Amino acid sequence: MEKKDYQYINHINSPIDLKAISRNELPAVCDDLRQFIIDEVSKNPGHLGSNLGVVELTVAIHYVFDTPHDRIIWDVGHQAYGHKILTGRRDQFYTNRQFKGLCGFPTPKESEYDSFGVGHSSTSISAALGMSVASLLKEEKNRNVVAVIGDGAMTGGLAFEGLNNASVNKNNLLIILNDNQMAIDPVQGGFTQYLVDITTSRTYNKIRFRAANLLKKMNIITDNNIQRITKFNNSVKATLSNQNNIFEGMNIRYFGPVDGHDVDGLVRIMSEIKNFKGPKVLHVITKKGKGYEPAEKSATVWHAPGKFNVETGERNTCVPNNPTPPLFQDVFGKTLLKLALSNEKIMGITPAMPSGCSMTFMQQELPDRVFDVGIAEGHAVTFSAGMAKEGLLPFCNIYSSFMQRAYDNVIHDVALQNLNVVFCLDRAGIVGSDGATHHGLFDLAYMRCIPNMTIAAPRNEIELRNLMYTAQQPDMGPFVIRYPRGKGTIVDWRQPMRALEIAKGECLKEGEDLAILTIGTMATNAQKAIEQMENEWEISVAHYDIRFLKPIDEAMLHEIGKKFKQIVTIEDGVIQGGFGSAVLEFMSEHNYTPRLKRLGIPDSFVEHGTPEELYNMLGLDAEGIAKSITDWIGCSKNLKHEKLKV
Ligand SMILES: Cc1ncc(C[n+]2csc(CCOP(=O)(O)OP(=O)(O)O)c2C)c(N)n1
Ligand SMILES: CC(=O)[C@@H](O)[C@H](O)COP(=O)(O)O
Ligand SMILES: [Mg+2]
Repeated sequence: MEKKDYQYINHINSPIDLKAISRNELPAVCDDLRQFIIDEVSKNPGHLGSNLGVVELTVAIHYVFDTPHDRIIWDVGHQAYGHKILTGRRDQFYTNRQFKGLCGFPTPKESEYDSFGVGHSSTSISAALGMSVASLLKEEKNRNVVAVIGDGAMTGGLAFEGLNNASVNKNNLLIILNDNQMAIDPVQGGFTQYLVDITTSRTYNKIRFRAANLLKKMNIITDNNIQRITKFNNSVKATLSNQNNIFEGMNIRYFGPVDGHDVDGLVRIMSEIKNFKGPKVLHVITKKGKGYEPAEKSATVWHAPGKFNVETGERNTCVPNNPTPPLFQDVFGKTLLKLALSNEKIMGITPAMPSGCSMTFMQQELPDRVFDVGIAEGHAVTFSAGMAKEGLLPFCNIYSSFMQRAYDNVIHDVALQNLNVVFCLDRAGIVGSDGATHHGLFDLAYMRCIPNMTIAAPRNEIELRNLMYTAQQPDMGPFVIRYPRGKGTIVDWRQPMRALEIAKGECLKEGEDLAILTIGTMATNAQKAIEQMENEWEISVAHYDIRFLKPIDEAMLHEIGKKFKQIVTIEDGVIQGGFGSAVLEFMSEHNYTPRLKRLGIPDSFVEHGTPEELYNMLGLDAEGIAKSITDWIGCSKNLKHEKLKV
């Protein structure tokens, strides 16, 4: 890594001591940090816009608060690069999001400065509240707890659950609301409108603020009468402004909005309010991508831009470790639009990921039939259920790992009522650099046990289109289609679509000695492994694509159970309760007694890296599959061409 001399970001392998730097040098610290982040992310892809937007906020927080004693929880955590760089990880930062390198999100395993593990949105207030209440119960006198949450994350219901509870629990939580009017795409919903319209006048806030300090000094305001003062505040505010502030309406003191790029102003207000008792919100206004013009101009694209040229702002969208635009997503988006144009019942639902899942094609052509509901997966599912109850056909696209947030909504609001909702689980399987919080590895297991569900996984883009076409047939009930990021394999995918027979798999290759059963895109790796095995050994391998996990192709499994004594299942999902478990259960319940090996994700979390590195580590690439199988059936390397002991 070439070493530029960033005057202030030059601390080696230790946290920078910001308090040793004079306050009037903090803007220069921010300049250095901002440039360091731009330079690093230009070479090593990651999240850019959100990190540039919180540079001043990050410096001010670490200047005012005594971290790691004071706890800082970054909501989602995609904006915590500055936090990591300032807290001793400057020199490893070039490994960010890489295999065995730094995680792209705060994680306590990595540093004591990372107070809580994040990655999924809207958790910071709840977690911080828990820590603040704990601190008071443990009678820790001087521990501050701070939640930094974006306006996008605030559209998640969990954030409001935390707010609601903060207002009644004894705590001294500080919530810093980073308002940049962006999620990945523009933020949607009434709350963001509220933030825009918030009528708190600066004048009112200054008067109230100075009065509070004066009354505190005169010992008129004490902790136990603060509630009454806050209520008094609210009545004053209510008369001064034509609406009550939602936070103060819940007895959470509100400060702001303040300029989130004025580091000195941020230091001043944080220093003044940090020791105020009770929950408080500091509303800061920032610009996503601040300080780098291409990112300021196009915040969605520069949320995670891939590699780019710092001088020209030109993004490299086709270099090896920055994959070309994911093809499965293009096929989903274009097929959804095609189906919607001929079926007026089809609606598109996305919880704040229209660009990520490529619902943008339908959004542009049929804007009245696409709903970005905010970062609200549970609501997205139950909203879809309501639509389905009224005879519409929602295609609800949710990343597999984010769908975990809406599990009861699927059971209680969709499956129990057997409603026609098509769940498109994007990012299923290993996603890569986002790591453990984002891999879509649990959906086969967590969906399989729910009654009424149809669950399918396409092995390629043509299959994806046919499954989407099948799912829109009448009275299909809840239909799940799970597919990975990218994995483009078929160039001429625009074949005529056809309805597939439910619970019908496909034999891709006949064989005699061994049957390999795959689901979804694991078929590709299996096919390569079979070629390798058959070239190296005198072995005849059959390959079946099960296509439907539920209902499963029982006729096919009977045929396989009767014919084969060696069966291998392969899935890019957890082995516990997944596809292999379904086959194991079937064989046992029908008294077939094959040797059966399940290949998939073991009972542990998978960290970050490229998909190739991770599949290799897991033994799920072609070489790993071939080795696992030949070891299992007793081939030994030095006995080439030996007839297998079968
Ligand atoms: C449960 C969940 N859903 C969706 C996402 C994907 N996601 C990551 S960041 C983001 C937008 C966050 O917006 P905001 O909180 O305003 O932060 P900003 O990027 O503006 O700094 C989304 C939707 C996620 N991480 N977790
Ligand atoms: C931080 C976060 O959760 C999102 O930005 C996520 O990283 C998007 O993943 P994709 O890049 O696969 O859309
Ligand atoms: Mg935002």
